[in-house]
Amino acid sequence: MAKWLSAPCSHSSSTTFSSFHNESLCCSRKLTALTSICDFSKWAAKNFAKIQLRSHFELRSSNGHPLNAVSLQDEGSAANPQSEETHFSELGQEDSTLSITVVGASGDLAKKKIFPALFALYYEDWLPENFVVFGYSRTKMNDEELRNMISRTLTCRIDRRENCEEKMAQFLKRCFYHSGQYNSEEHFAELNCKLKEKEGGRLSNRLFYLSIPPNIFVDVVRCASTKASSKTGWTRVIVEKPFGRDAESSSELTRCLKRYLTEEQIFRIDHYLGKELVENLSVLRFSNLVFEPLWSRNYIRNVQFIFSEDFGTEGRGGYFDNYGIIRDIMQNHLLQILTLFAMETPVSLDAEDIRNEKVKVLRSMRPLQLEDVIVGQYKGQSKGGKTYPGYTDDPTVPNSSITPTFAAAALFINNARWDGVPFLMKAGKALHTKRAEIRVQFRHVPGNLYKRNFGTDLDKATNELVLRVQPDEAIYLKINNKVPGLGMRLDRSDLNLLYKARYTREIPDAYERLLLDAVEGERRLFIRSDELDAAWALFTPLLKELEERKIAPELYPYGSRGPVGAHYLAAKHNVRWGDLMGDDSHSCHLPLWPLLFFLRYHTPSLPKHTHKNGETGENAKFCINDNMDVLIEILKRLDDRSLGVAACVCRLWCGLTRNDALWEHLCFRHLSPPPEGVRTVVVALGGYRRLYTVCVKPVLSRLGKMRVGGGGAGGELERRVWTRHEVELSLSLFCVDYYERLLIGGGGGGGGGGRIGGESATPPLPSSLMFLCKAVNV
Ligand SMILES: NC(=O)C1=CN([C@@H]2O[C@H](COP(=O)(O)OP(=O)(O)OC[C@H]3O[C@@H](n4cnc5c(N)ncnc54)[C@H](OP(=O)(O)O)[C@@H]3O)[C@@H](O)[C@H]2O)C=CC1
Ligand SMILES: O=C1O[C@H](COP(=O)(O)O)[C@@H](O)[C@H](O)[C@H]1O
Repeated sequence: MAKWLSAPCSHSSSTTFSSFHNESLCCSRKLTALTSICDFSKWAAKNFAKIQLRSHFELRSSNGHPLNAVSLQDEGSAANPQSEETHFSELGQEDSTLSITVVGASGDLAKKKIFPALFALYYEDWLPENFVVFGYSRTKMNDEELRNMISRTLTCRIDRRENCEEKMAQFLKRCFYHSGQYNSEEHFAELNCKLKEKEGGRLSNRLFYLSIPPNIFVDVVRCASTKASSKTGWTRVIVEKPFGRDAESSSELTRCLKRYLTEEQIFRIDHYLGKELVENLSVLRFSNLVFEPLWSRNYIRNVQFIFSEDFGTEGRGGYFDNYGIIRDIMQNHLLQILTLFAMETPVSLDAEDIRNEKVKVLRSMRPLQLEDVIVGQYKGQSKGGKTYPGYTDDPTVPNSSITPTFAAAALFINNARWDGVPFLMKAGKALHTKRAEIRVQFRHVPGNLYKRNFGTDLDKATNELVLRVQPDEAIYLKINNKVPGLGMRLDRSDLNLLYKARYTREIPDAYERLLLDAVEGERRLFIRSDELDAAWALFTPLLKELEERKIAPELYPYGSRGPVGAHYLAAKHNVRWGDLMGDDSHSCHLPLWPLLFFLRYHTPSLPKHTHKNGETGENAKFCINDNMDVLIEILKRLDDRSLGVAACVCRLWCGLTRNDALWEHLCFRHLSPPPEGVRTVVVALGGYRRLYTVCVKPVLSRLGKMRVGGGGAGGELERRVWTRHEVELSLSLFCVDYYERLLIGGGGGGGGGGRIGGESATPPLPSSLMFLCKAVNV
């Protein structure tokens, strides 16, 4: 802990603290309140008039600002809402100034995100008339050099390119630099002088953005608050994550920050909260009658939060190795989205009301258990003549590092709304794709009239709502519909709101929205300290256990779909990852049998796990054979060959793989709709296993080959939908096969005895009448 905060807050003198409180807190609080009220009343008056004029419905945010909601019918303004927006420059703020100081200006985040976001706000006229931007870091630079540095990363919005150069030059003229140490009050006092000079005696509002490593947060806050806070307006500080490494270090950080700042001055940023689709989550839920009534355990089977990046920790290995993917993505970004997803309806859109509800969700959650988490780490991979480095190939990462770059977890909310619903999270670096999405899988339709049209895999027929946060922002709902025509075939379709097709306007970067909110004092999208505590309380025991027990991550190749353990974890909770299933998927190709073997023979010791036979403690092992339901779920997803291999593993598996229900599933897995009322006949004639081996497989592969143009008998053939004729042919052949065996003297009557019986130790012989297949083909 002491290591984590290199400057524990006890370090600073109480004189400084009290002087700041005397000087800044008292005056600045009152003045902040006064100026905010004053600025806001002008702002609100203007906006309110405009909104009323346009007869739009009004949503108010926590500081009372209308949220500029527009009627859904108002297509014109949705396409170009900017024409009606009120911007800061219109607000007549000539008597006040805004100074934004980016601390750590020479760093990656500042260059990549913060300066470009500030420019975008300026470009769109969101910043007040009098503003300056200061860069502060140790690197020696003058104003001109800072301008050169940031000009390389500034881009113009696509819809108003014409005056871009001019706007950029104007923006850069407002950018200045001060070089200094992060723990030097003297250097911050110098910065204060420069700020004052630019402010020219006007009422000053100051925003500090801490874009620096966390071990210097407190130093900077101490120096900035004592030497460079505003004496006349507000002073706010945006703090970047990580907010500690665990519950203890996080609360220590909060305690230290609060020695110099009030909670209202601290803006803990989680940039995922600024993403358009995450903002839209609440709108979708609370302003559409069709969703909110379904938003509970009664209709939702599971919810998935998926984050993946198709690149590794390139360049950030040093930072990452100390944190890992759970702290980097799950404990903050994904958990924040989860709370917004699961919270009850807040009393209002006020920040405190929303954050109260989020905290309630977090406090209702079950702390994460080790058995509900799997971790992975990417390893090097050579593909198409290119070599991709493994995580530990990064020179800033120790060779023996077991820091997870991938994790999947199952979380549960123990409240009336969500009891028993698995909330699955999955986050990973160096995977096959870059995406972030929320997937809501609904329950099966009870007593579904169209059940027979779906095949035996009802999961594939359930509704799924997907909010694709990035890339290509979209909200789509998977539904079942009838294929047009005289028959009754059902199809899966998407009701799709693809943002780029619906809105011509570019979606602002999350940092733009969050910076603007901080300037406006809107706290809705920032994390309150009790929220942070509750989030850490959930993850800290797990993180400690992973580290203390040195749980080795499962290795996965760079660019792959991640460790197979994630599928096992999902299967354990009766869930299938939506991104790897059905239309979006390649699930047929998932190599599940290695997973089974892994689980059978190599499952690591899981501490404090209670074995089914009562054994507990260090040596208790998770054993797939004690979890028959999971085992069967996995077996159901295997192809025929893998089932054959699995049958050789042990008696239990051998018995399970003979289960006719598995073969029934395999026979009709790719059939839509499955044949009706054939079960009794098939069972009487020898069972599904025989049906599959003797008829289905040969018919499928022969006709499949013809149809697909000679393609091999691999997944391509297996995945295509069968036709009714193929099924009928298989069933007819099965009858022929039965009678042939009966006549030839196999001695098998109904019920599948003798040669015909499904339980025979010898594999079923192909019927001599299978030549019919060939005849049909000809
Ligand atoms: N980069 C990203 O994509 C993201 C970053 N973050 C967080 O934002 C913050 C800034 O990130 P990023 O810009 O990548 O960080 P950097 O490592 O680039 O650090 C920013 C600046 O801080 C100074 N600095 C770096 N290391 C030290 C040190 N040990 N002691 C004192 N000063 C140091 C350097 O400036 P100088 O030497 O000139 O003083 C550097 O330019 C971090 O807290 C990070 O966790 C969060 C989300 C994403
Ligand atoms: O906070 C972080 O987020 C980025 C991903 O952000 P995105 O907006 O590009 O999706 C991630 O790369 C980084 O590791 C993490 O610290």
